[in-house]
Amino acid sequence: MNPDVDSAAVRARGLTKRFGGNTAVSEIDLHLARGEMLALLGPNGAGKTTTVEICEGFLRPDAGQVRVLGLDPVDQSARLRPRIGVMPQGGGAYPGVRTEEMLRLVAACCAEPLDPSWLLDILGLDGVRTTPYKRLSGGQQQRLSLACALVGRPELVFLDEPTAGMDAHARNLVWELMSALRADGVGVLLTTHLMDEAETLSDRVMIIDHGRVLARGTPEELTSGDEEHRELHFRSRPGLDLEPLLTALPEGCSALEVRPGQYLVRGHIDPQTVSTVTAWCARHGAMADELRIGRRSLEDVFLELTGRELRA
Ligand SMILES: Nc1ncnc2c1ncn2[C@@H]1O[C@H](COP(=O)(O)OP(=O)(O)OP(=O)(O)O)[C@@H](O)[C@H]1O
Repeated sequence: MNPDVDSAAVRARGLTKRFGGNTAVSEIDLHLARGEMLALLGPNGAGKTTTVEICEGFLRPDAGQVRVLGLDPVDQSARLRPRIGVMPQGGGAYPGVRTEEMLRLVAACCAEPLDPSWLLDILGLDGVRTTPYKRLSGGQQQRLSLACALVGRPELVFLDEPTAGMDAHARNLVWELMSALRADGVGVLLTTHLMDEAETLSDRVMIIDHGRVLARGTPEELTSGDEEHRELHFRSRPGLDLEPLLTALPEGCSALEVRPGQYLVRGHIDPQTVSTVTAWCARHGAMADELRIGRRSLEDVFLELTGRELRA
């Protein structure tokens, strides 16, 4: 593969990585175009970080091939490193280093760095320029880590749970920046546990578990369903008797009061089903408020594929 003509940001085939007897990643294929954002989703221990660390060149796969910007991330790391940005999980810096000092240190290693002052400003870190790393809040440490990943004008960034622990303001700010990066043609490989982050920002999503890919596609492709996979939501008086409704609904439908006064019908939702639900409400002298028919959310798809039990 000629690095100058390879248009992919990341191209991987059959990636496999074992730690002792544990297969963390098994035959994963991955393709990320330049200027595209791909979200890797999976429960704890699914193999997301291992996959990303292979692409970053920090781990060598036991089997499979990976090219990042057309280069082998381990054997050609010296050529690759200046062209990528890495924001690892949990950041990491010398505890005594000050915010601006840290960013300038990283910038000094880059050929054509962005202006550190500008980056600190747009990431809302202007007021903590001289604060030591250990005194920054978790969200500020995350933003500094993001600034360090971006200061070298990377063609591709790896963001491992970039908004974990951030408040809503900081998260929105980072989301805007991530969208701007993508619009500027920067490839983004994102790992996240936040379904709304993946659904709103990414072009494509890959759901992995036990080291294997369970599903891939655009958020729309993964969440759009036929009539069998729609949901009907409405609000009404709490405690309505669902038994007669269940009997009247087509086979395979479920009806739940998910919270007091909030009802959810799942299954075959067609005009007849809607009419059955509203007739049932009328029989109870109840109003079906805020009646809404929609697709499954990405979270529903994720939980369906990976199960609902808590992982260690
Ligand atoms: N350096 C390592 N040595 C041994 N086992 C490891 C190592 N790194 C990861 N693993 C194991 O590989 C599996 C996948 O871990 P990985 O960190 O890739 O998952 P993840 O999807 O990123 O999880 P999380 O969402 O919790 O960050 C887990 O079983 C983990 O315990």
